[in-house]
Amino acid sequence: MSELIIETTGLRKEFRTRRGGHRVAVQDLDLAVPAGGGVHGFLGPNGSGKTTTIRMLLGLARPTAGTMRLFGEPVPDRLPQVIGRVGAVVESPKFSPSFSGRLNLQLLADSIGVPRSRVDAAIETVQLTGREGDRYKSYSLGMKQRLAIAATLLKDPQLLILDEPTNGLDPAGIREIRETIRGLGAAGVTVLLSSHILAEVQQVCTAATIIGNGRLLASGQVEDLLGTTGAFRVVVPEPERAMTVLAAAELDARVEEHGVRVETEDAARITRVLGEAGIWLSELTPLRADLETFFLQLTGAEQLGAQQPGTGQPGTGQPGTGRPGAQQVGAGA
Ligand SMILES: Nc1ncnc2c1ncn2[C@@H]1O[C@H](COP(=O)(O)OP(=O)(O)OP(=O)(O)O)[C@@H](O)[C@H]1O
Repeated sequence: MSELIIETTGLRKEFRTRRGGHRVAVQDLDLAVPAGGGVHGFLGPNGSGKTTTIRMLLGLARPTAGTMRLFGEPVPDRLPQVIGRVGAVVESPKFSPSFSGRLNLQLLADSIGVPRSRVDAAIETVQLTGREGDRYKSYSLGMKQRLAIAATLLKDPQLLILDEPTNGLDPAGIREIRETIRGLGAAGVTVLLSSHILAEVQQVCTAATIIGNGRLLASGQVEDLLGTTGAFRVVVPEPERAMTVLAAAELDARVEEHGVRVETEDAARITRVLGEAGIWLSELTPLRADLETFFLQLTGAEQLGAQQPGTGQPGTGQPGTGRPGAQQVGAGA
C-alpha cells in the first residue's frame, strides 16, 4: 500500500447552533490521499463539509471526534512538525495592494525564512512571468489567485491544499488555474483540490473523494469512479440495417448523433453479429458514464437514505453509524 499523505478516520465536526442544537458538518469521514504527486479531487456540493475538513486538517478548527494524520503524523498534535511541508490556499491571503506581486512574494519569503531566490521560480510555475513587476491591485482575480498559489510554493511544499481555487474567476482565469494545478501535480506535488464543479475534477484530477452531507460517498481513481456504462457506440456505414441485424440478435440499440449505441458489455458479440451480416465497423467505443451522472446517483441515494445536516436538530447522526451510501472504487483510495 502506498504511503498516505493525508489520512482521516472517523472524522466528525459538529457546530453549535443558536437554538442550542447542533449541526453536523462532517460525519465519520475517512479520507485517504496517497503521497507521490497528482491531483486528488475533494468533490462535494456547497455546504457538504469540504472547507470544514480542510480547516481541521490545518489546525484551524478542532474535530469533535476522529483522528487525522498528515505525512503519517497525528495532527493537530504534531502539526508544527509537518506544516512546513504543506502549502494551503484556504482564504485570500493578505497582499499589499500597492506593492508588485514580486515584492509581495519577496517580503513573504523574508518573513518565513526562505531565500528570495525562490520567488522567481514560484512566479514562473504559476505563469505570472512578465507581470510580476505590476502592482498587486492591478491584477485580475485569476492572477491574484495564482499569486496566492505562488506564495504557498515558496516553501517548496510536498502537499498543496487548495479550497475552491477557481471560485469567482472568469473562464480564462479558470483555465489558467487549472493548467497551473495540473502542472504542479505532474511535477510531483500532491494537490488536494476541493471543488463543487464536476467538470473541474474530471479534467484536472487523477483521483477523487466525493462527499455529500459531510459523509464519504465514494473514493478512487477518477477513471474507476466513472467506470463504463455497459454500452458501446459503433460507427457503421448503414446504421438502419445494423439496427435490424442487432434487433434480430436481441441486442438493444438505438441510432444516435455519432453512431449506434448498443447496450451490452460484450464487444465481441457486437462485432460478430454485425460481421456475420457483412456490416463492418469503422469504430467501436466503450461509453463511459460522466462524473455528473455518477455524482447525482450517489447524492440522490444519500439524500434519500440519510438525515440532512443543517436542520439544527440535536442528535442528527451518530458517530460510527457507518456510511450507507459509501462506495469504494478502485485501488486509489
Ligand atoms: N463556523 C460555523 N458555524 C456553524 N456552522 C458552520 C460553520 N462553518 C460551517 N458550517 C456549516 O457546516 C456545513 C459545511 O460547511 P463547509 O463550509 O465545510 O462546506 P463546503 O463543502 O466547504 O461548502 P462551500 O463549497 O459552500 O464552502 C454547512 O452546513 C455550514 O453551514
